[in-house]
Amino acid sequence: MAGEQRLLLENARQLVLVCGRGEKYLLQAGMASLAVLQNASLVVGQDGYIKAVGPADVIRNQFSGATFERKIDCTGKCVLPGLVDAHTHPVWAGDRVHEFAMKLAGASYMEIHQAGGGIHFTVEHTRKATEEELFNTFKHRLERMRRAGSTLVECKSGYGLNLETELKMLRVIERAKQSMDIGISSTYCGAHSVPKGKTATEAADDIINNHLPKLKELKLSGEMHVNNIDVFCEKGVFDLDSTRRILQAGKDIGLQINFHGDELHPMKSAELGAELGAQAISHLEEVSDEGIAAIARAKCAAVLLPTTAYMLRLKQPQARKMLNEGVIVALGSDFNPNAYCFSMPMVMHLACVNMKMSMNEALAAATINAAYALGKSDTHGSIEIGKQGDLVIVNSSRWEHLIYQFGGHQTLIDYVIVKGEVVYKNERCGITSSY
Ligand SMILES: N=CN[C@@H](CCC(=O)O)C(=O)O
Ligand SMILES: [Zn+2]
Repeated sequence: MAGEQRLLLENARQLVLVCGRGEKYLLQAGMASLAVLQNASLVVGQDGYIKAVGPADVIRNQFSGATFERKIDCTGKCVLPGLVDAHTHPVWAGDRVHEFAMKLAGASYMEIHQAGGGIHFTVEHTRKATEEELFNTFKHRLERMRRAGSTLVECKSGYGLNLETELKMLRVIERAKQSMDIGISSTYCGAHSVPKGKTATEAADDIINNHLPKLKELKLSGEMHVNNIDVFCEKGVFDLDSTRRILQAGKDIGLQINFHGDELHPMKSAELGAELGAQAISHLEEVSDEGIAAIARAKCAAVLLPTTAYMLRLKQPQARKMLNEGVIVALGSDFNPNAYCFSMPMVMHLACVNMKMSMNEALAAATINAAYALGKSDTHGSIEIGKQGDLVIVNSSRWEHLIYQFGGHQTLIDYVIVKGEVVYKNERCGITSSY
């Protein structure tokens, strides 16, 4: 093949496709054994999409007449699809390191929340912050996520609760979507907490009558393209009935349902999500057996968040039972002021150790299944011809080192690539060493 291509990755020791037959998601058996090529190469075209992937000698012959804007020698290294982080709260002001100390001393998440801290603390600071301040910290956080291998990230609003601040957060997310080389799926999460002075019913009414119509108007005018709607369905936050009303109203204006459920108490959130046709539900530490069966049937992804269960010392979500029952299991970092972790490699490690997933399962959950949770597995989450050229190059002999070396991703990751463009190159690149 002749002509100019954007990128050639040559001679990778392992090239982890994850899947190769256009699967939208992987279930238990598919997750257990991933598609991996040895001594392989890959080509990304000028449009940023993958043009070819296969054995190094085959690709060399196929592209003998082509030129490349950039070639990277991957000898001895592994290439993986860009990681997908299916759940983050990355736009906020005011950290909560003091609450971390309180939690270590024995306070629970809900005790702090009910005393006016937690989400309320972050709301107070986020309301006061300027759009510019929020954008600058958000941008920095996205860069840190990217350095840890994430190339597609779900980003929620939810620290405004009033229309003005929710819109401010969503504008910040929209600006990053337009200006940064990272995939973003944006989520309106105005029902993240019941604002002080309102009941859950009043807050739900405000969202349905004021917030959502404004989002619809901004969508029609082309100013803002929000992808998902979220509610924190939890005892003392939004009950099942308010959750149902908000999610249905969001769905009615074209948003994908992707919400927090069954985290601290069994709420029948999973059953509700299945009934409403939710794309994904996050947390599920307290999901019922019926809820697991319902989301398996409904093909609603379970986004499990190992950092939260670890940080708050919660019961671990039943990943094994979910996998056995045919649930589409995905992973997210849940980056937020309560769980300050940007790193999907660390999330995968925690999922393996604490939720008893295998490394293959964790990688599938952090790539193709996380992309499915965002409705983006047609273009993201695996290395296949026609998908976006989002890739991670790891300097190790086997890809599993990315999970095995807990906290080692900063040294292991050589390059992060989005649409065939290098968006991060490790300073240490070029120095040969074996890890
Ligand atoms: N549980 C609700 N929301 C977040 C926490 C947000 C916060 O505490 O600021 C979560 O997913 O863990
Ligand atoms: Zn969350």
